Amino acid sequence: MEDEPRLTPRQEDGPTLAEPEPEPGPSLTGTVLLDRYRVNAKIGAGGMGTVYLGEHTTIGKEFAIKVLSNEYAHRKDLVERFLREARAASMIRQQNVVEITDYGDTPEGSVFFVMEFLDGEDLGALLAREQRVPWDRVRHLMIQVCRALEAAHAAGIIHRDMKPDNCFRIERGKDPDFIKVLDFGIAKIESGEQGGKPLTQTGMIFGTPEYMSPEQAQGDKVDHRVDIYAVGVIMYELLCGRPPFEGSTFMAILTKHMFEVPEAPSKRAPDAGIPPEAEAIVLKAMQKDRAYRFQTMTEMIAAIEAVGTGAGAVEVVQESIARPEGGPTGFAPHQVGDGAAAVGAAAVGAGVEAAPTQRSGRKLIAGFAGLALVAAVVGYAVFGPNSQASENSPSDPVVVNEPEPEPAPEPAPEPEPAPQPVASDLTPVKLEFETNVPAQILDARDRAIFGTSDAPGGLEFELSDQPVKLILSAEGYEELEVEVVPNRESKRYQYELVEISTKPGTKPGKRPRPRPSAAPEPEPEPEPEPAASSHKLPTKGHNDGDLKNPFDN
Ligand SMILES: Nc1ncnc2c1ncn2[C@@H]1O[C@H](COP(=O)(O)OP(=O)(O)OP(=O)(O)O)[C@@H](O)[C@H]1O
Repeated sequence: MEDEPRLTPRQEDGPTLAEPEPEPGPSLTGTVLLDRYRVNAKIGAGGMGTVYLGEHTTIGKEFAIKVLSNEYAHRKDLVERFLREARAASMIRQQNVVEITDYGDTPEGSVFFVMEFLDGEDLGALLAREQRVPWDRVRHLMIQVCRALEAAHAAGIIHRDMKPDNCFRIERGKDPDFIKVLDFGIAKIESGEQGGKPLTQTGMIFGTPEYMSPEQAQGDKVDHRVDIYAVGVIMYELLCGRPPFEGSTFMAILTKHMFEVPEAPSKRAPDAGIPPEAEAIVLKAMQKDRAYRFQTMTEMIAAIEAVGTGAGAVEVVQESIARPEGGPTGFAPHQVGDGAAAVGAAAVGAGVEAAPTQRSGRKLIAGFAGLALVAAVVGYAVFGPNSQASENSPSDPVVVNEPEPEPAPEPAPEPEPAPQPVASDLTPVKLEFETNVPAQILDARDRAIFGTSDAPGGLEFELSDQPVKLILSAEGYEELEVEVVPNRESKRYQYELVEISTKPGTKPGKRPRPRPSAAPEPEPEPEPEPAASSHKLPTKGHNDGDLKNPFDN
């Protein structure tokens, strides 16, 4: 039986336990939902809502309660997407998948679902603390992740947003590394229909760029092998300490997923003692052509289990990833797909890489960047008159028309300029940040990194009148929370960070990660624009379901 969880929101630095933080703003804390779940404390917040620690009023058992933000409660599509997370997870029923047990409406008219409370940390936090993880431990962690996904795939569910932050490590019995996979918020239910409506549309770009397969990056039709690719990336990151492909823009990262061969883990981390068989597993899972990857999670589990048994390494196909001088039409959509041996190339000009070691991780722009990449690479007018993208607001999920088959590419003699997406409300703008010390610019909601203040030319944001809350962070300086309004090109913001001489808990080299607790209290803001409160919604999912009851299996 699982150990009784303690009342302990997690902290950024790991599974250290602490009293719940006081919660800023309106809160559900203290209320009782469905006459049976008392909301005790806020655990953390994500793009769509807030997760609370709750307790069943009769039996006293603790639960995590995820509540959709009130501001999205009137959006039917977002309510559906939110409940789809509950439905997808509850359909799987496997011990390594977070258990969802109930759902309902809040007194304010929003929705919530109830899940098992996980007292532990996600693998992002583990990595941030340990820097990298030895193979034996990776093996144990990843077999469980694979088993969770094996069960999901068997139930016809593709996760599509696998990353360390969605793999939770808890203590169960004698196992301190028991895994729970969560966040099925953009899962695709492959049965194809829920309530008569198809749940997904092809041509959508979503996910988190560091873990995104080439076919996802180009908006191609995806299948369960995107999860296999993402698990390969997670394994790579755990073993080496950093993901294989990084960049300061989504475009840069996605382009690498499509066109760059990952550096061998043993080369990236020569002193990590990575067994050659483990390295082959990582590289096989990450093959550009999904036909060369493990075809099922079951196969991948078998390969992981076989490491060290003398079974030999799995085969990794040397893919030909040409980068001819050709223009943007040099990439044909069918080239990353079943049986395609060569990945075409393109002059994907956009996406300046200012600081290749940073994690971008911001899903809001991922949709746009991926879209732009599709536009640039595939060379289609993705914002044509029939495109839904042209009608959507900037905060809507980005939907592009599915690319039509294109003839195989000929290396073009003359490089062509990449076509520019034309939808004005999806145009990126650059904001410049002038700070007294080089600072990281983080998303205040989840601490995902936008870039650094010294990025040449500034940082790219999606054009919008809505303020975006940011945190400026520099080693040895107080964090500064500010708001910017990316409503026009080349705005410049100046900030002064205040030095701290002795700040306990500041760890050199620690990577910012989404953290469970609330953002720091806002400090006085030098932001010149008028403040506003709304946050934008990450574009990692879309309205593609018609879910009323997540437990109506
Ligand atoms: N069942 C759970 N038990 C304990 N903590 C949880 C549970 N589910 C989520 N959390 C934590 O609550 C916080 C917010 O979770 P949530 O899923 O809303 O955000 P996210 O995954 O960071 O964002 P997004 O939904 O935009 O991907 C995260 O730190 C997450 O680890």
